[in-house]
Amino acid sequence: MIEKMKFSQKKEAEKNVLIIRDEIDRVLTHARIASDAAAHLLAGQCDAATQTGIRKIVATTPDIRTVSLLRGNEIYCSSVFGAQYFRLAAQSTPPAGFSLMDGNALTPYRSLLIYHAVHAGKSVMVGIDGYYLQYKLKINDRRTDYQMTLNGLTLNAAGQVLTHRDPTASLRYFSPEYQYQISANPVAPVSPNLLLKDIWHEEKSGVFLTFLLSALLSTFTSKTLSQRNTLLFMLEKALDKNELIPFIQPIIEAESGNTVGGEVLMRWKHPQRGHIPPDQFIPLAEQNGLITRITQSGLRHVADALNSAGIIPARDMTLFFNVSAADFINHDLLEECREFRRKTPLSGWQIGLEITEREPVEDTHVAQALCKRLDALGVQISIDDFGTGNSNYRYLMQFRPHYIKIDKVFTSGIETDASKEAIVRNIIAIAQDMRCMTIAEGVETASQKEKLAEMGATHFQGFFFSKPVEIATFFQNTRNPLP
Ligand SMILES: Nc1nc2c(ncn2[C@@H]2O[C@H](COP(=O)(O)O[C@H]3[C@@H](O)[C@H](n4cnc5c(=O)[nH]c(N)nc54)O[C@@H]3COP(=O)(O)O)[C@@H](O)[C@H]2O)c(=O)[nH]1
Repeated sequence: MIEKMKFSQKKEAEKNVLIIRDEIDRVLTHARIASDAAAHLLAGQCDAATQTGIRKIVATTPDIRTVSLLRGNEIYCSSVFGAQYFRLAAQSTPPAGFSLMDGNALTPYRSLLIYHAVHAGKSVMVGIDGYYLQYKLKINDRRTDYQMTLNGLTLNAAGQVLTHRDPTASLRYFSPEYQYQISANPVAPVSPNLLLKDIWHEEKSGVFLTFLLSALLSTFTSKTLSQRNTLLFMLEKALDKNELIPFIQPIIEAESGNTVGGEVLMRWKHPQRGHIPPDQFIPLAEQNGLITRITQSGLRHVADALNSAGIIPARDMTLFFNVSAADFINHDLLEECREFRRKTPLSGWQIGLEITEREPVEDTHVAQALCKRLDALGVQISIDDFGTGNSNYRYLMQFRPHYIKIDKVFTSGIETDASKEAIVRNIIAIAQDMRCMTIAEGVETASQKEKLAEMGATHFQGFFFSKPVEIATFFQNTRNPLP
């Protein structure tokens, strides 16, 4: 049980470190943006226009507290004090780049982060309130302390700037963008053994201890038993044992009627409980940090199956894997796709990724860099459930997809429902303008297929063609393509 607690603590810390790093990267980028915006103001004096200019930058750039203009080590214009002059002691003038500080003249006891950008004898200094960074480090995790270390100084979640960092940190991650590190320091997990030992030392004898021990033991026993029965616990075990199996549902090209790909959909058959539907275990995995393991399991399983079957398909086939927001917080997905490519050197198999909107994928630097690299690897992007969420249009700009999927809520009843028809016409028009293909999913009847073809959908998926099938059956059909 203690091992399990430690494991889940570590997993949570790993996830949180990446979230904090992304958020702090974003704050630091705001400092750079503010500094770039102020650079042209260095050309003039500290007149009313310049003062308005720097105050406007502070007011409109998130996280920024001050912007100052310097000549050497003399501040001659600042968003706080206007055209007053301050000479900084040489040793307290921050070096170029980012620095952590304990405080400044304005708020001596409040940490802050300075970005100092030098431009030929003059410079821009941007101040970020340490509170914003401290707030990011205070992520809701009672079992782990997080710290940020930059140029030998460490900021903790209490807002203190320390000259040393915690040597017990179990995890350290560098920002790929900036020169700082986030570390995670576990706070000792509550162990039942230690708890009982403590109690024993306090109350060596007596009826009270006997009652307390039995109460604690029964609580732990019943908690452990109920935990063993939860779906989450079972899912972790199923992933450890590789019990989740990918099925593939064919995707049909409208023009030729050929199978040109498939969507990989995970299936879980529990030895005692039988089939557990993805609608139950996928959201659970997304909420509990297990979804990346499911993505990984799908990619590895299919790559291994392709590798051992050695099939060259009759035509190019794209296999679409569902990915979630958590797959975009680091570059593990890229590594998995590269590994897929290494395992399947046979031509004809392409990777597609279906991005859903159940949890929004943030448009972070990491996500942007990941998309660029996936694109360079030839991975195709498909936006799933299009038209059902709030961020569809943002997703179109963010991901520049190759495919847009028309959700099955629009497909069902398309022949008779005028509003669904109008929405689908709109989606297809957007897709055509953006040079994307459209996959209409949930096609169950010939009349739906005909209507969608007449409206310009380029691909179909649905029970009318085939239910999701075992990998071997799908491969068989790619050798002898479905009509
Ligand atoms: N992040 C991940 N999500 C996954 C993964 N595997 C599955 N999922 C998601 O779970 C949801 C439910 O999936 P499933 O029960 O497999 O249902 C899929 C199809 O079976 C179903 N479908 C397909 N055709 C029809 C049809 O004609 N009628 C009908 N009633 N249902 C049909 O639709 C589901 C596919 O939907 P979508 O993904 O939106 O294309 C589902 O959201 C899966 O995405 C996983 O590995 N990772």
